[in-house]
Amino acid sequence: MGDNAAEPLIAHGGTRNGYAYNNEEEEDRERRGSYDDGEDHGVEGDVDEGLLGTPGKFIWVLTCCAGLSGLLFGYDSTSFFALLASPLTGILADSLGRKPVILIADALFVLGALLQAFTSTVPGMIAGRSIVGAAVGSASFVVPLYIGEVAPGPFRGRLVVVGSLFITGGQVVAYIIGWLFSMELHGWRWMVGLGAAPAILQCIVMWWMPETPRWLVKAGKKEQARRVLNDVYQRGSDGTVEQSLVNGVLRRVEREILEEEDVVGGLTRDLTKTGFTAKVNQVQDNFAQLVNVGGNRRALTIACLLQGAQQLCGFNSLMYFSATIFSLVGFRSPTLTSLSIALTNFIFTLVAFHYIDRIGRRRILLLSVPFMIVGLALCAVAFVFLRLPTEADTVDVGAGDGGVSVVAQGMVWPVVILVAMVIYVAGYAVGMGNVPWQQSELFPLSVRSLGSALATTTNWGSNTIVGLTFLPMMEFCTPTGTFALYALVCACALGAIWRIYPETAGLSLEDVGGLLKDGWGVDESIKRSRERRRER
Ligand SMILES: O[C@H]1[C@H](O)[C@@H](O)[C@H](O)[C@@H](O)[C@H]1O
Repeated sequence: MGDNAAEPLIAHGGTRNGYAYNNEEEEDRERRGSYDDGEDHGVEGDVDEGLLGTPGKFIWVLTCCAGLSGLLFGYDSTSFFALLASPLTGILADSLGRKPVILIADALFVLGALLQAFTSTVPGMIAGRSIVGAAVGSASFVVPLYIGEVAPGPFRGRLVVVGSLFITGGQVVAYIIGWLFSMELHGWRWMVGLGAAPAILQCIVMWWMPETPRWLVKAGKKEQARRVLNDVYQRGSDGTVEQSLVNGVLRRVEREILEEEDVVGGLTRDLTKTGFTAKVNQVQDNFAQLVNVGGNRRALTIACLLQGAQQLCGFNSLMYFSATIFSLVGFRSPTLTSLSIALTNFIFTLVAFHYIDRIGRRRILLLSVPFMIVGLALCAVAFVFLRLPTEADTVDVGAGDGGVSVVAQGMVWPVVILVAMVIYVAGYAVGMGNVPWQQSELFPLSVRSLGSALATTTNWGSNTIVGLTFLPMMEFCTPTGTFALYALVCACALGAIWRIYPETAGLSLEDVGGLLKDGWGVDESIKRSRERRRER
């Protein structure tokens, strides 16, 4: 831990449990705005990040450097090991910081990709896949957390969606590369080996990127946090820094830490303590705080629910098996038809990027999930009218992409299925595909990393279930039953979102944490978010 660790967080206050506290005199002076040290201390409500107008160059560069991991998420999907890795790295991101976990994930990506490319044995291949899976699990939770903790409130939504753009873009690239290399015998070695390239690039660029200011304050490194915030809140080409914003954010984070202390009754979470037992105790404290404190438990419930719904709605069965489905219903070029699914996903994630901070996370979900239900229902109906090939009536027209098994029947229902899937994917990409990754904003700082990691575990767990059950379900429940079940999952998710998902757009990270303290806070959140957005 750095030498600033013991520095009081608020210069005029005392200390409690290792953190500085803001005494009454300080609060009073803040209220009256009567400091005479020349620094802009401001008061709680005056931090209007909308002053910034647009995100600065620094934050864009940082977001893109961090988002690079998303390319690998799309490129390599290995859900089971991702599921094991996320809780572990959730703990690491608290003790080491967010940035080191991104670098650890990169190292794992490179190792796993190269192992797969060079191995000639099955165990070698399995080990390579598992390592890449662990890397995906770590990166998938820490990247949105990292971006979310640096981003100014008004742009947090869209900056986090940049991560999803890298993921969905990576999936498009993976389809194209897979298709090109499938024509060559040793192509697969290049394909898996190429996974190392973005990770190496990210390792290099992340070197220049800072730790998040929130983690730095929590670790007692306030001056470093101030320097990062100076970069984040730089305005215009002359490099003017909005000092009131920098001070306001620092104060809000400190206040949040103190409030959390009060809630847990002085539970010590001193990051400077070392030693295995101390670390284990911290993790236990953190976990207890996550599940015992009402607001944290509610945040965890919402985050896990959304991540579970994102996967159990069956989207990745399209990602994994769309070529199989399209060939089954009679398309002559299933790989290209599948590419249209991946492209739709990418293009509509761009729509989310544009709207997520403007119309809000809750509203974007409530508007888009009905499209998913319509798409799935249409698919379920179309399969009723479609006669799928059996061994007896299949006309085998050769192997490969151009030579699929087709049944002599009209193309109307297959086209209806394609259109229905595009509607479903578009609805998914606008809301369900990316809003769950905004999860870290729901948690207060003390449990943000662990909470996000557990929600990510729910995502990969559900992803594994869908991957394992899709084909058996298609066989035993029929395609109609399968798609109807996914539609039902979406309908349940829609109801739950309506009841418990708060509107977080435009609010600062610290405000969102406070919303869930006394209940689901849906009405209050809608009101506050609307006010915040109207102010701009
Ligand atoms: O946010 C991503 C994205 O929507 C991907 O397309 C999907 O494959 C992932 O499972 C999901 O987590």
